[in-house]
Amino acid sequence: MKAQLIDGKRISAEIKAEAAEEAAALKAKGITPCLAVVLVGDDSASQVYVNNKKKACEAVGIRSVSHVLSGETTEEALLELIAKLNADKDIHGILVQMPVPKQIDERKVILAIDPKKDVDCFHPVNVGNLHTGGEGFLPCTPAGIIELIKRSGHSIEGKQCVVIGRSNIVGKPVAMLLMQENGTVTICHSKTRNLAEICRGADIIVSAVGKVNTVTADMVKEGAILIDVGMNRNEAGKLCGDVDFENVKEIAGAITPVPGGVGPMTIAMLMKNCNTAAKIQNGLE
Ligand SMILES: Nc1nc(=O)c2c([nH]1)NC[C@@H]1CN(c3ccc(C(=O)N[C@@H](CCC(=O)O)C(=O)O)cc3)C=[N+]21
Repeated sequence: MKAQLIDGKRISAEIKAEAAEEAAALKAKGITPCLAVVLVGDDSASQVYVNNKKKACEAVGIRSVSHVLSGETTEEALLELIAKLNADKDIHGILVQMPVPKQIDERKVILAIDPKKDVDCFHPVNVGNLHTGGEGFLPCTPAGIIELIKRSGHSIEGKQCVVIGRSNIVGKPVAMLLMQENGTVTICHSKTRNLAEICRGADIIVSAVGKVNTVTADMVKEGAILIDVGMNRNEAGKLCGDVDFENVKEIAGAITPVPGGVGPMTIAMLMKNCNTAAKIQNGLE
C-alpha cells in the first residue's frame, strides 16, 4: 500500500480526549454539558448511531438524555417535545436523529430547534453563520473532515479540492469549510459531465455520494488525498465507502478507510459542539 492510511479512530480519540478536558473544566464551573438525543421510529441503523452517540457522551463526561418516540409520532408531538427541550436550561444540545418518518417535515423540525442548541448545525441561522465565517457551531461531519486532513499532517491552502455530492449535511458545508481553509473548491454532483477528468485534477477529493465505486483509480492523481464519506453495503453486506479503496490506495498519497475514517470523527465533533453549546448558553463564548 502506497498511501498513508488516515486513522479516524485515532484522531477521533484525540479529539474526544480534548472534549473530555473541556467538559471537566465546565463541570468545575458548575456546568454539566448535556445532550438530548431524539429518535423517532425503530430503524435499526439509527438505533446503533444513537447508542454510539450516547456511549461517546459517557466516555467524554457529557450527560445525555434520550427520547425514543414511536414511528407513528405526529409532527405536532415532536415539535412539542423540541419546544420543551428548548426551554429546559439543563439541556444544552438537541439532536433529532435523521431521517424522521414521512409524516414529519424534516425542515420544520430543524427550524424548531433553538439555534443555540443546534449541535448538528442544521438550522439556517447556523448555516448562515457558517457561510459568513462567524462564531458558533460547525457541522460535525464537515468539521471532522477538516480535522482529519489537518491532523494527519496535510494543508488545504492553495490545493485543488473536489467535493462529490451537494447535500446540506456534507457536500455543501464541507465545500464551504475547504474554501475557508483557502482551498480552491469544485463541487460535483449527479449531473456533472466530466467527473473523472475533474477528479484527476484534484489534490483533495471528498466523496459524499452514497454509491460504491464512485471514485476509481483512473480518476485519481498520484499523491492525492482521498476522504471517503460514503456508508454503503457491498454485495457481501460489508460496510464500504464510495471509493474503490483496494485500487485507489496504490495511487493516492493518503486515504480514509470505511469504517474507521470519517464516521468516528462525526461523533467526536458532536462532543465538541455540546461543550460549545454549554458555553454559549452560560455566556462563556
Ligand atoms: N441529526 C443527525 N445528526 C447526525 O450526525 C446523523 C444523523 N442525524 N443521522 C444519521 C447520520 C449518520 N451518522 C453517523 C455517525 C457516526 C458513524 C460512525 O461512527 N461510523 C463508524 C462505524 C459504523 C458501523 O460500523 O456501522 C465508522 O465509520 O467507522 C456513522 C454515521 C450521523 N448522522
